[in-house]
Amino acid sequence: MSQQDFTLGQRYVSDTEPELGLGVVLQVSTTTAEIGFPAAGERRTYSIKQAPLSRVRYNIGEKIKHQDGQALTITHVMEQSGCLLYEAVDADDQTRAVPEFELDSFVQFSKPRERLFSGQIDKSNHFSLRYRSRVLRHHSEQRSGFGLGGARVSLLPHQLYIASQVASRYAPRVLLADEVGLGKTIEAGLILHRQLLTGRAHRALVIVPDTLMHQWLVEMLRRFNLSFTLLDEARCQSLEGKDCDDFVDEFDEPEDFNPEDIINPFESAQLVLCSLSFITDNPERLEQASAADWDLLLVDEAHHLEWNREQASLEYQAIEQLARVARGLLLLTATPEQLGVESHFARLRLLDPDRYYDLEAFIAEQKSYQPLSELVEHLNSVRPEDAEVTGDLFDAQINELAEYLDQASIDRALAQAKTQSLQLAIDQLVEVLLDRHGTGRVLLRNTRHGISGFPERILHLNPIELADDDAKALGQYPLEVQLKPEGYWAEQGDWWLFDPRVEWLKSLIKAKRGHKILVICADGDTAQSLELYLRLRHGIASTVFHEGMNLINRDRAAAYFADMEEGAQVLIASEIGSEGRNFQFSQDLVLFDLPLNPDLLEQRIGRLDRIGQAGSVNIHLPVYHNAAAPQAQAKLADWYHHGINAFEHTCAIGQSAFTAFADKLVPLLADCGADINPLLKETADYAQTLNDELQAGRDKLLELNSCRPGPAQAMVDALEALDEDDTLPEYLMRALDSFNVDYERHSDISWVLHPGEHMRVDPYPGLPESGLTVTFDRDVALSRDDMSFLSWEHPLVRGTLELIADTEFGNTAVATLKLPPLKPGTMLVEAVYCLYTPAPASLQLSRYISQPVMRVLMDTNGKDFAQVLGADKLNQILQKVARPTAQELVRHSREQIGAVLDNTELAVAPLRAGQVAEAKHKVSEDIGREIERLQDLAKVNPNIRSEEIDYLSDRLAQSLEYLDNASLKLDAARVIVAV
Ligand SMILES: Nc1ncnc2c1ncn2[C@@H]1O[C@H](COP(=O)(O)OP(=O)(O)OP(=O)(O)O)[C@@H](O)[C@H]1O
Repeated sequence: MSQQDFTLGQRYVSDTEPELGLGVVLQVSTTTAEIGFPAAGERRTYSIKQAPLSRVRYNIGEKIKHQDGQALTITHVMEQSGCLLYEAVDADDQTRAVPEFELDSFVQFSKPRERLFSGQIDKSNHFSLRYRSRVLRHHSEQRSGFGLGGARVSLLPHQLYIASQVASRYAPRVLLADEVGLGKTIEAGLILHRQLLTGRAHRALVIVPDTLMHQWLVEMLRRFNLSFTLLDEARCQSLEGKDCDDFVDEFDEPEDFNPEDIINPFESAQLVLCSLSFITDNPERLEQASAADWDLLLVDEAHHLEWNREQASLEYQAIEQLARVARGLLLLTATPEQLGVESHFARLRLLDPDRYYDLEAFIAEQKSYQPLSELVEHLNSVRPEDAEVTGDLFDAQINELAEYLDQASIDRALAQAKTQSLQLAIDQLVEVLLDRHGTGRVLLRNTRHGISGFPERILHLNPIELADDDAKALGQYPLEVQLKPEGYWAEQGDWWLFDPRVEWLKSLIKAKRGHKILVICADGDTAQSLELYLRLRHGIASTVFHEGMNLINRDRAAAYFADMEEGAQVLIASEIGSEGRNFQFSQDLVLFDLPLNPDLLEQRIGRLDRIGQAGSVNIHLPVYHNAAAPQAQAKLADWYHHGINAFEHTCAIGQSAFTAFADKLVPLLADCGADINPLLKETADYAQTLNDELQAGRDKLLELNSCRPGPAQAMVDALEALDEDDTLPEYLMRALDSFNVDYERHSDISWVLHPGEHMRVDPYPGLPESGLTVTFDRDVALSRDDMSFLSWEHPLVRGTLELIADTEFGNTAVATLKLPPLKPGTMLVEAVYCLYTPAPASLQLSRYISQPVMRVLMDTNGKDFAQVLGADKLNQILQKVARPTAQELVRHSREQIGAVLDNTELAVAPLRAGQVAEAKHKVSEDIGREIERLQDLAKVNPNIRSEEIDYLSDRLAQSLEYLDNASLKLDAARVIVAV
């Protein structure tokens, strides 16, 4: 600022460090002034010539605070020896004299009016950026795909549909049961991401098998920018301070001990990840986890939660305990019936104990879906393609509908079909039917049947001739040994030297040089000895993966296998070790043995047959062959292949078929020599019937409910259009420039960002000290792990929007304008108002406010130019003004500016009522419709939880109340003078 006459006791505010509060002149020399900032406990010495300080001078009518805390209103201002003496009145109208040095120092000039009049004037382009940030943030949060588009994933309709359906619910409780490898982890991540971004959830606990901890940690960070805290015993102890030597001493004295001093490690972070065994092996940790507050509990590979009428497994009990306290629950499993229908039912009961209380009723209900599915099919078949067509439904359809819907709903649909659109009426009828009947709300399952682009699965059966003696001898062993015959060979010495499968495997690996091969066997011990032998004896680049290894070593092994240049050719994994893992870069799977469980078989094949698999999946299966004594492995392979076709296709009926035929199958397998052919025929017929039934009944309904192609594709289209839009790079460039963040543009779609030397804030949100390489292109992000995918949902972008819109950045400015119709000297004030609704984020009230940012551009006569001179157009023609000139200008025209600002407030005030009324109407319609729907549904479908309805009613009441309290606040003011 220009040179001032500093006098002891005068009050100033720092232009560059306004957060120091009100400063007071402590010492003045001929060249410098020392200013104390009592609120911050700081002192600064400035050169008198160039001090970045603004004199604080209050006017009559303004509110001030005395240092003793008393609030006052100024009635008179006098100047004595260079210092101001205010005369002011308190709330009781008592007059008091306040010398300026007695003013409260804790004043923060953050409101635009205060900042403007105390000389805190920002750059004009920062004002523009602020306005734009507010508008863009509003647009981004209003999009229906908000929270789904920012993840580093391909936009797949079936995943987006499920995620948007589930994430829009309050505290969703669902079983995500897509077939193996269709992306349940991604769906869960999308749901969590959307719930977090929209404020519906804040805290989440993810529980996974040991083997998947690291994969989840990495996937959540890499794909969703969600940073989880991984809890194991060591980490918990460290959080509790138990790893410090002094811990014991600290609590030596009983009187020192206060239970509240104990930290609950599960409360140390918002997003926590731990393994299932961690909480089942440590009851006190389970208690701590249950004592913490969770909006969402996610359990991966939930088929491990075994339950039957006699006994619930430890795993089931632990999750049951947590499921009672967590509001939302997502269970993930591709094979919900792997442990039988009882466990499946029990898991549904975890989700909704009121609905699933009777196993028998549940089993009966499962069978009754066919007529409903037929009706839905029937309606879809008469649905015209053209939305313009109106007409009647046939009597037959109306009669069928009457079985499921009340007369009022049917009449509504008939009227709509006749007057509006037959297509629309049928769409809505189908939606209501799916909504009201079936397990649709709790169980969501996409199958490969409904999704294209999956690889072919090719079975390569490799008969291995077994000597008669061995064949007969092996046939005498229990079935378990026959299916895992290394136990038999072990009796002769090192089993791998005798078992002919090993020699076969070695040859296959050599023949497939250059191809990655995943070998899965049942036991960890078998995996280890096999790998050791192949690596040490035959120089095969291999690695091993089993449940006995610690997490780090498992992840190392998986990474070594995944390394395309120098990695292992072969990974030998045990059953448990390989579950849930992503190995789709390999096209060759060796089943070293066969599990006696179709779902386990599907889990094995699913390691390769997953989204992202670019080639065909070759399944290599060695089976002992001996014509005289047919072997168990060979018979089981036949049953899987010819009985239920489980190798070459995912097999939805595998578990049911196994349950139905286990009594016949198991003795036949065990009996060396018994003929399996009649059972193959019987199983195949059964499988055919069951598949047909499922396709017509439950599975069809599930499929229709889990992905409605039209809306799902519309979501993809909208998100793709957003990806194409170049508003984000253009906006970000301006923002980064304004904050002095360094960036280099590699190309239009990828940049390298670095913290700049003179950044306005340090650290910059979402920008690591080491910098960040970013891309705006989804495809590039998908193929380049080293680049961050920048979208409106990325922490750096959201952080930038917050940094600008939630601080005083750019909330005051002065500029000049040359526009011939305006006479030089004409003054305009551009005022931006925001409809401010201080409500919890979870209510998402901004979604209902169509125009929360209002802009007025007013001259001293009260004429508003906002329409004629839009924000963008105005920004292009404004000229910047040097700060001292701007401060001078504001000082001189303070009264005039104040009066125009008052007028802008009067001009926008009536808009508040309109905005609030519109928002209240929308929120009542939106939530009211949902309440009505749920109440309707509850009459026919016990899937609806009463808390869901209560929650919505409460949410509606709260939303209306908060909207009533919404107020318009001046967000930024710019003074513009025509020249
Ligand atoms: N939308 C997507 N974009 C990119 N990759 C995806 C997408 N969906 C899934 N994938 C990839 O496909 C693989 C399978 O996904 P995911 O692990 O989520 O499947 P899953 O259904 O949980 O599998 P499993 O049944 O084995 O547990 C993973 O490698 C995942 O990263």
